[in-house]
Amino acid sequence: MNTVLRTELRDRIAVLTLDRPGQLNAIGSETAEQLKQTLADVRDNDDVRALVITGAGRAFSAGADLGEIESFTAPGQFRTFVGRLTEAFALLEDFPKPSVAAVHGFAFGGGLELALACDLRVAERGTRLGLPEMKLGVLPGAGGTQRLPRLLPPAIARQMILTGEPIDAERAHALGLVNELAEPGGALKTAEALAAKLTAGAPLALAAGKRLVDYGLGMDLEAAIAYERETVAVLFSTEDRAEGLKAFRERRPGDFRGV
Ligand SMILES: CCCCCCCCCCCCC/C=C/C(=O)SCCNC(=O)CCNC(=O)[C@H](O)C(C)(C)COP(=O)(O)OP(=O)(O)OC[C@H]1O[C@@H](n2cnc3c(N)ncnc32)[C@H](O)[C@@H]1OP(=O)(O)O
Repeated sequence: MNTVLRTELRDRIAVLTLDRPGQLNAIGSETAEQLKQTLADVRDNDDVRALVITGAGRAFSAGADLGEIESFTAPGQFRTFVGRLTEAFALLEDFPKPSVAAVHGFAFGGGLELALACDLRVAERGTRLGLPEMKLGVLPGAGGTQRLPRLLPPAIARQMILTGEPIDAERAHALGLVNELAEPGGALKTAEALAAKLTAGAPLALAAGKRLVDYGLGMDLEAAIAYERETVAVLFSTEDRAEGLKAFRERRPGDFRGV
């Protein structure tokens, strides 16, 4: 199998690089399978506290691999393909360690859908982010019609999906889809700096914080607050909670072990 997703571990961050620059990091079945395998590999690695996902070459990703899609001869192949992408992106979204997408050039279609499955997004000025599937006669099929309206004002998400027109990173940042803007060439460095802040957190609290925000958005407020209360009560009994207070008294960063 070709390596289409490279992984480097540095400073408690796993940097995943989409590595098909000749095809603008188009995302195919191989990419989905390698993303799933990489997540399985780093899940129980305590030396990895956060993920950064970036793209080699001049783009983050131009989307699902149109070459692979054009090779399909039966609708079932298409459904399997979309299933592979949606499964991989769901694993990333539910992953117990936070992820940051470092976006530059283009994040189109499945490429933007991958970035939407990350917890946070950094984009270089001038980057274009869009869901152009409407121009191909179809719709986003890897979560875009559902995740984008949860991250952008629904009217803006609707316009992007129905026109297939992208927005630039500056507007995406102003609207809250992009957490931090980077200067040209600076997306990865900015994303790693943001990820470094995440690695300072307590692993159990990071995982619980992701779940509370993600699941709570779909819950009744009263039930979600009860969920938050129970989660915090469990965290109170962890060694990391004791370490956090001890570190505060000793005026030093917490050394959290995930227990
Ligand atoms: C025919 C199939 C119909 C169905 C369509 C897809 C249905 C999908 C259903 C659901 C699947 C899961 C959900 C995701 C869906 C998608 O992501 S669909 C794809 C969405 N993306 C796009 O439509 C973007 C396509 N690319 C472009 O518009 C342009 O490449 C660009 C990004 C604007 C950059 O243009 P430019 O700088 O001029 O570079 P190019 O010369 O066009 O491209 C450079 C090389 O990269 C190859 N490439 C680009 N995009 C893809 C891609 N998505 N898949 C595969 N390869 C891609 C391009 O072919 C060039 O390669 P060479 O020709 O070998 O140089």
